[in-house]
Amino acid sequence: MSELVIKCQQLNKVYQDGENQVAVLKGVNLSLEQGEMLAVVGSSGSGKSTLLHILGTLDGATDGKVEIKGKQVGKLNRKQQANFRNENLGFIYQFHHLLMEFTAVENVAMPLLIKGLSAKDATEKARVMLDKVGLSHRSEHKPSALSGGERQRVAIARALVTEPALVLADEPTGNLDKQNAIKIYDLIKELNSSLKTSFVVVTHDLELADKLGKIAYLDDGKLAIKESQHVA
Ligand SMILES: Nc1ncnc2c1ncn2[C@@H]1O[C@H](COP(=O)(O)OP(=O)(O)OP(=O)(O)O)[C@@H](O)[C@H]1O
Repeated sequence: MSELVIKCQQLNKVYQDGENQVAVLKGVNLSLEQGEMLAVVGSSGSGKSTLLHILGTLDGATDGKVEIKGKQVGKLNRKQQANFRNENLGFIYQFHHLLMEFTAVENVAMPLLIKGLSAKDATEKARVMLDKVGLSHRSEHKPSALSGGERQRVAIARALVTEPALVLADEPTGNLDKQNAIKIYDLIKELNSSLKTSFVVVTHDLELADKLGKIAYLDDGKLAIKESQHVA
């Protein structure tokens, strides 16, 4: 039996907005096996980023259970959560958030240096990862000399270089044209199949969401999960 990388039960999130309470997630249940991919779609304000932040231990649920790789992450203190993130999670955002004064390979090596690897080992692993995203020829370039699609590939390499079990991506192609967006999704699928990394990807693009295998529709605080029609 496959290991569950995500198990959420009766997840609720209520924001206090001045005098008002805003219930964003209302009893969300979600299970994802290691190696599965999930797209999360829903209208603006439906709670997609909120869900992603809770899965990423960057925000807490109001109540309910969140297990990532069998660990109840809501019960960890902040330092333990930071360690848990470093060990198990990778993040990709709409804007690449690369360090502009560092080269591609230095950006990708950064999480490994933070984990305590030597500069030599970190650089070696970063080069291998850049090769996997098809950018070995651009490894010495700084982000300013890369295209939008290339920068996002570097960001993906940086998210994956620590070999996380789960990568959380918030509109990873929101800043790219359609052609580049499709290439990034194809790359995510390729990496998923070779590395068995699970991905949860928030997107507003149903056509791209359809490429990932499973789609979770967030509506009125509830999550409905469907298998994709076609996995291209
Ligand atoms: N810190 C906060 N305090 C109060 N309300 C918040 C807070 N963060 C988010 N919200 C509200 O919670 C709801 C869900 O926000 P969230 O960012 O998760 O939606 P989303 O589906 O990711 O939206 P979008 O597609 O526009 O990025 C929104 O109505 C938002 O205004």
